[in-house]
Amino acid sequence: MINEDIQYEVQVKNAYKNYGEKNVFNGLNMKVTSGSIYGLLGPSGCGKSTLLQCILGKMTLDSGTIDLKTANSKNIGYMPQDLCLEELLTIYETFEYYGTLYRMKKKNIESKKYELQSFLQLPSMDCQIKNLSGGESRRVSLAISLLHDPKLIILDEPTVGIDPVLRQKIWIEFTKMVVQHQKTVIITTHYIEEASQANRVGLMRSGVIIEEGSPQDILIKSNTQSLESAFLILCNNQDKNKNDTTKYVPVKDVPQTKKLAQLENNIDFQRIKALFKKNALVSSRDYALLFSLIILPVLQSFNFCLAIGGEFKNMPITFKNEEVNYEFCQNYSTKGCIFDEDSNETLSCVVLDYFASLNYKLIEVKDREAGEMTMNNAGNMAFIHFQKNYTKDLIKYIDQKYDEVESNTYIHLTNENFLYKNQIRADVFKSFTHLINLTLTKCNINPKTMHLPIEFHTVLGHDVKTYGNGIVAIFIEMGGFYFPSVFGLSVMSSEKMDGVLSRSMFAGVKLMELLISLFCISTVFLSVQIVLMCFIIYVLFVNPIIITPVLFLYVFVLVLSGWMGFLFGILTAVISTTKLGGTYVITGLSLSQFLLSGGVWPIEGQSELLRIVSRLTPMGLIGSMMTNISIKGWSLDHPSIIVGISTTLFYIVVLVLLLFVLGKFKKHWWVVQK
Ligand SMILES: Nc1ncnc2c1ncn2[C@@H]1O[C@H](COP(=O)(O)OP(=O)(O)OP(=O)(O)O)[C@@H](O)[C@H]1O
Repeated sequence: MINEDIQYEVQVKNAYKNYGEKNVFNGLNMKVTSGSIYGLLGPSGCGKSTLLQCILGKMTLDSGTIDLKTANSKNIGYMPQDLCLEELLTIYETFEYYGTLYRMKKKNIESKKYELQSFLQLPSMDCQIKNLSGGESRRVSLAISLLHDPKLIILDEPTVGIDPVLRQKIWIEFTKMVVQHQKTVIITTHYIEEASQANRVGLMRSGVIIEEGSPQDILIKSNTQSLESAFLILCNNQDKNKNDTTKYVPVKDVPQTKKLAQLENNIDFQRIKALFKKNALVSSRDYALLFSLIILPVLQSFNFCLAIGGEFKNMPITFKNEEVNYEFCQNYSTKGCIFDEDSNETLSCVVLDYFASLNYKLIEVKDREAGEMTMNNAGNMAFIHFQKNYTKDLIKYIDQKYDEVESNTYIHLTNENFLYKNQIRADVFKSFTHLINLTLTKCNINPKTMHLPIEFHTVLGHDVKTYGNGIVAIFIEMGGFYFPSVFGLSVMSSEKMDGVLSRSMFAGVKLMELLISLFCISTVFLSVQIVLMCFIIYVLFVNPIIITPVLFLYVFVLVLSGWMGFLFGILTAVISTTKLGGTYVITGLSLSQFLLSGGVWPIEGQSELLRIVSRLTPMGLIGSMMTNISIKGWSLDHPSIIVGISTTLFYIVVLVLLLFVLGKFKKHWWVVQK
């Protein structure tokens, strides 16, 4: 007989759902009476959690309908099977966060806190969730689902890991809630016997509810003493009458489930504030993240300034001077003019003295053969051989009697490192210039007469003295892009993979609100990072920068780069299926960008096609803009700065649009439903 007066809180009719070729529901029907406890039982993997998620609207049916009496998600409390809580928050902060999302007043949160703490025997409210035992954290999760006093409470295995005494207490409390406050509770559990305290149980197997009714009715019907035995009997009966329910059934009907109304559809400042507070607390307690965002940029700045672009010092150079031995050279100084009759100079000593002053480590060898052998020694960069007539021949050369010059100075260089070789070559030429300047000045002859008729004038970047000075802006830009992308990836991946976002969204959070809150925190970290890096690089290590009124442009493009990095990190988190996968993508792409950006080797040295790509990478584009602003003093009146800023803004718009489209059409990429 059908009782027309029964009010159903949840009614599932003829539900079908497939995961690929696998039918999880095969025409499933379920009725949950208002003001009752419904125990959903079934073997592991039969689809209980999937059914709860379909009831909550987190997943859709392929066919069939689900009617909910409760129209608003505000009136539903849900405890997922996984924890889905921020492990770095304390219990109280978690209460505060969800309480704020549910628009509870502070004093309500306080009173609920005491009530739930005593009912669920929660540990101290100041404990961080990560320090709780498995059972304790599940009780906190249960408390969160009851916090806002919902009418319909849906709990996925709430009593796992909880001792029998407390389990009993929880069931008594549920019964009280149902009787005194007309709540409806749906519970899945593996402890079949505890479900005997429910008003109604549903036994789920092979995609259908094989029996539904009060525990007493089921026991009577199966003529047995325990629900467990009843379940076994019902399973056997189902197997006997099997009409191959496990076979894949393609779905024809369109689902008709009514969507639960969300708390509000508008962006809400209160929720953004709650998200900001929660994520700021979590980030400030995540020491690995703090290390990456604050300490690492500082360390890298020191590393850069101390390690990149300096002159190579203390490089060993062997030599053989056939004119005199080195001891003689150490006390040597030039006396008069080399063209004087009585001149007795040893100019090889001037060259050696000059090399010593440039911080080369000079090592004398016994002969030329031994010197050439030293080229095989690890670390030995050059061997210089001065012939016996070095000074005499040099004087003839300076006197422009080129035909009479009989011997050369031999310099053997190692080619293992191009930069070492270039430095030694440049220093050899410098030593020669020094020698000529010194000797001709002593003879009252203008040294310019011996020099090539070329003069070099530096027009821009007077203060750039080392290679590092020239690429420092690219290095800062690299940090400006990379570290915010690490933040975006790390925080968004945790929200997504740990199910925190899924739980927050059920409490009303919108993706846009989460992004705004993360964007604000990222900007705070970015500002700290910029200040620290610029202080170390430009103040402590005095790298050159032109202080002009348009220097704000430098900071502006750096901030744009940070925002781009942040959006890129978020995008990577959205499209990645694991946290580690996302980390590989960010690190790999950032490294590639750095290689192409001109920070390792100038872009001009690349092939023509690659040059186009390199100039368009964020690090290449913004790095070169920052170099031009800081070293050449370019401002907005320079076309390349306008093009650079416009392209950067274009990238940011593209990233925002991409995220928007993914948020609209690929929501399941953002949120792993738990
Ligand atoms: N996203 C998914 N893609 C493919 N298959 C899935 C997915 N989620 C669940 N399944 C499969 O659907 C079936 C039902 O899963 P569900 O988690 O609903 O079972 P359950 O009854 O809650 O299990 P348990 O009691 O162990 O938690 C399982 O066989 C599972 O492997």
